[in-house]
Amino acid sequence: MNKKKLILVGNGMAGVRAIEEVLKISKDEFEITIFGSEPHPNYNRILLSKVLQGDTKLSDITLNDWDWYKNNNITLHTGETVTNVDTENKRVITDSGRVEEYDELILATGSVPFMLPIPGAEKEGVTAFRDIKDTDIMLEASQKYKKAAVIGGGLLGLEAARGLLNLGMDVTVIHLAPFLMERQLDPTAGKLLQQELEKQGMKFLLETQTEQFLGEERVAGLKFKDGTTLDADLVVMAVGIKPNIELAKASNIAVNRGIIVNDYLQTETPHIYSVGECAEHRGIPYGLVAPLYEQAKVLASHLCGTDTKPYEGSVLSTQLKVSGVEVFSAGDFTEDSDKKAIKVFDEQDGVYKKIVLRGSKIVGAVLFGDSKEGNRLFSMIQKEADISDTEKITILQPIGEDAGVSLVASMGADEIICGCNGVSKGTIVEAIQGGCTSVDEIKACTSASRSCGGCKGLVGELLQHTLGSDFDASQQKEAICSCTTLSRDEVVEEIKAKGLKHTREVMNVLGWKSEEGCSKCRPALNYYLAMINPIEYKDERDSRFVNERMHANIQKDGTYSVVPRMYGGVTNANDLRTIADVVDKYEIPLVKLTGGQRIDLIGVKKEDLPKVWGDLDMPSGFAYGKSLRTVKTCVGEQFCRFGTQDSMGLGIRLEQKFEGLQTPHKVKMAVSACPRSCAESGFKDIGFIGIDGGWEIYVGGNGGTHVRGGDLLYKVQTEEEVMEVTAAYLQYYRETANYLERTSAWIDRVGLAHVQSILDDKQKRKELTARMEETLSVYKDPWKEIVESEKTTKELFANVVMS
Ligand SMILES: Cc1cc2nc3c(=O)[nH]c(=O)nc-3n(C[C@H](O)[C@H](O)[C@H](O)COP(=O)(O)OP(=O)(O)OC[C@H]3O[C@@H](n4cnc5c(N)ncnc54)[C@H](O)[C@@H]3O)c2cc1C
Ligand SMILES: NC(=O)c1ccc[n+]([C@@H]2O[C@H](COP(=O)([O-])OP(=O)(O)OC[C@H]3O[C@@H](n4cnc5c(N)ncnc54)[C@H](O)[C@@H]3O)[C@@H](O)[C@H]2O)c1
Ligand code: SF4
Ligand code: FES
Repeated sequence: MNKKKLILVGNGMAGVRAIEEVLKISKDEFEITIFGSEPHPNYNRILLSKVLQGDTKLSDITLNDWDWYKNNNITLHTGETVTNVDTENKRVITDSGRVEEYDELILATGSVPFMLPIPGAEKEGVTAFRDIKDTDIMLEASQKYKKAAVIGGGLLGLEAARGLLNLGMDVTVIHLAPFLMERQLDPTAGKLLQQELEKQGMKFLLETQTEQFLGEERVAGLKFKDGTTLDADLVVMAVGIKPNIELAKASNIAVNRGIIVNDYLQTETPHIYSVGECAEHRGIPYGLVAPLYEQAKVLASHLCGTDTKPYEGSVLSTQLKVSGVEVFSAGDFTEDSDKKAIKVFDEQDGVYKKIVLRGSKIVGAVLFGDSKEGNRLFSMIQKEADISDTEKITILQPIGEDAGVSLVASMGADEIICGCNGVSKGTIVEAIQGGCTSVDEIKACTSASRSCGGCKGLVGELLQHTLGSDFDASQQKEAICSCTTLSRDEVVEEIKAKGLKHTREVMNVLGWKSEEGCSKCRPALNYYLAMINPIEYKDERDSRFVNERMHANIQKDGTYSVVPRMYGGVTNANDLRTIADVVDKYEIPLVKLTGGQRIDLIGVKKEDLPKVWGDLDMPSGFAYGKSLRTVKTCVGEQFCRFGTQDSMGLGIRLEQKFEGLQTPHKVKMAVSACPRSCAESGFKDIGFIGIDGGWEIYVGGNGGTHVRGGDLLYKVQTEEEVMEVTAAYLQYYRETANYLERTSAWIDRVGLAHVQSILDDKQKRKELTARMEETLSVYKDPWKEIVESEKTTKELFANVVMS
């Protein structure tokens, strides 16, 4: 039988999902051809925000790689735009002149960003935020420029602004409405959101209309309607999107705001369908993936002739992807004479919750500061659940926590866990009972967590809850990079089992897809190999990131910064004199105190590095490394009247013991001699607080982008116990964390109780400390090693003459 020819125009999230759904029903019914204007295989557009915010790499957001198309016999034409559909002869024509016939055609051309039609919008440095190209423009601009303006305080604008802040830019959001995200929030939630984002460093100009882009070739600023101006060397326009109907219009396919479709996604032209943001269903073009994926499913069933319910429209829910901010909104949350709201507002903790009822039916909700109940409320809204008077009172209380059970445990089987993909708790439980044992396997099996990733935590909890004692946190599988399908744990196990000794050997033996590996796996393998074989493994310098290769942090202008070790933040006149002499001799332009209580010499020329290290004759402070950075201390009992312990003494001892230790990511410690915690022990990877008769040990704290207070691991009595617990804890982190996973993320993933159960086991603790001792026994100061080795100096610093 001849296969029917199915053409998809638009290689994006909705169109390719429709093809995936078709393939699930029938692998052989169609000969499939896909055209995409972008030069990439289908990628997760949603995660561009996470790429900009530094949480994900561009290389990690591919949804369907080139092999997927090949393996499914799909002909893919990337970088090729369909310019016309000849509906009479049933063929499409592309910008390269290609002509292809179809039996069935899907238009999934997505949206185009709305660009304000005001003078100067074409200037260099003005960009939308829609695709990889736009993301690259922003990433590049942040390297050279400082001031960014984002026009539009909606979901996209705020996620862009957070990303640009993370990239070190000074960011102002210009917004037309009197409060942020006015399409998703009410004024109270909008204002709370603004306050939170202001705390994070974002600036806002509300009720402000942009009238002109200033500057010559490149944008230099904005002029507003009230005559005021703002300097900006990068402007991101995020003022909404419009369905991309250009092709449909040019081909006489009926359009309104979007391409008009019925409940089976059929356009008004026979054999032509439309799905995704370009489609207008019952007057609505949707702009979030959940409804688009529902459409894709119905379309696929219809195309394959299987029974399907019609697509009848969707209720929407949204969540902002900005770390440290919990915002949720769903359904119709506006208040009018027809609807009534119940609100809870805890001003002290910044938590605001509102549900909106029509009669006794729940139709909308807004949550700020605590969105854990979002899924439950969304399910109720979708069902227009009827709630009684008693339920009204408790509806905004977290049911799970009050009853002492986890939230997932309290959810019903039909409640949705993954909003983007419409996956219920029941479906995930079935997948787990069918053999899935990790979040990644559940993703592959049910699509839950495959889009925005916001439900990953809940999926993990459900996994833990369903598997009970069979759950193994360390077994959560995620491939370490796109060069392999193996997870970190599998790679580590294989290295141990096969006795692999070099990164190339690992790649070769474990069947890496790319011979050279990539910038993600090479440093990771180098770390895992050293962690497993601390004595024999010879560090592969070329596999390291530039700062670690050079043992100094590269600066914007190509010079380096040098931070000598200063144990416990304590120094003396001799060391300060030496530093001063080095600064003079090498004309180092800036000397700066760091937050970790040390001295940073900034602006050292590359060729001066070994000479500066030699003259300083101080150990490396590893300010560049994935290793122990600093141990910050307060003055403690020797000088402070509140001190109950010797914080400086313990800090120095810890730093001397663990200096140079290679860890999956940087590790910072702090020691305070009383609960006032002047050294900020609560926000360090490991923090120690002196109490009467001992020490409290806090772990998993972080004061960076993802602020997290430390969890109390143990209270101990002696310094010896502090040293032992620290060694065992750090070694367990070294052995089980993913490379580049901070302790804060690791502890969230594996759980504090799990780590405590390992350290409580005397035998395991002993083994961990023994492996730590072995690792520490081979440490050599890298600066000294380089200075003493003419060969390494030559390799790293060609043309340097040591004198
Ligand atoms: C930064 C960002 C963050 C987002 N975050 C979220 C989120 O958290 N949650 C959420 O639900 N949604 C989010 N969205 C929206 C979500 O990404 C979109 O709803 C989704 O990608 C739409 O899918 P689509 O297939 O309709 O369109 P697209 O993904 O845009 O795909 C359309 C594709 O068709 C191509 N194309 C267009 N015309 C032609 C032609 N004539 N010939 C060939 N190819 C053509 C385009 O180049 C494009 O690649 C976000 C969007 C962005 C930009
Ligand atoms: N987390 C998420 O779910 C997420 C994240 C990013 C993007 N998206 C989706 O991507 C699409 C685009 O997002 P968006 O935020 O651009 O669209 P949007 O329409 O939701 O918001 C645009 C915002 O820009 C403001 N605005 C309009 N004109 C303006 C002007 N001249 N000056 C200043 N402000 C102006 C509007 O008041 C509005 O709040 C939407 O469909 C959105 O749902 C979703
Ligand atoms: S933490 Fe306590 S002991 Fe240390 S300096 Fe502060 S007040 Fe003094
Ligand atoms: S909620 Fe977005 S991927 Fe699950």
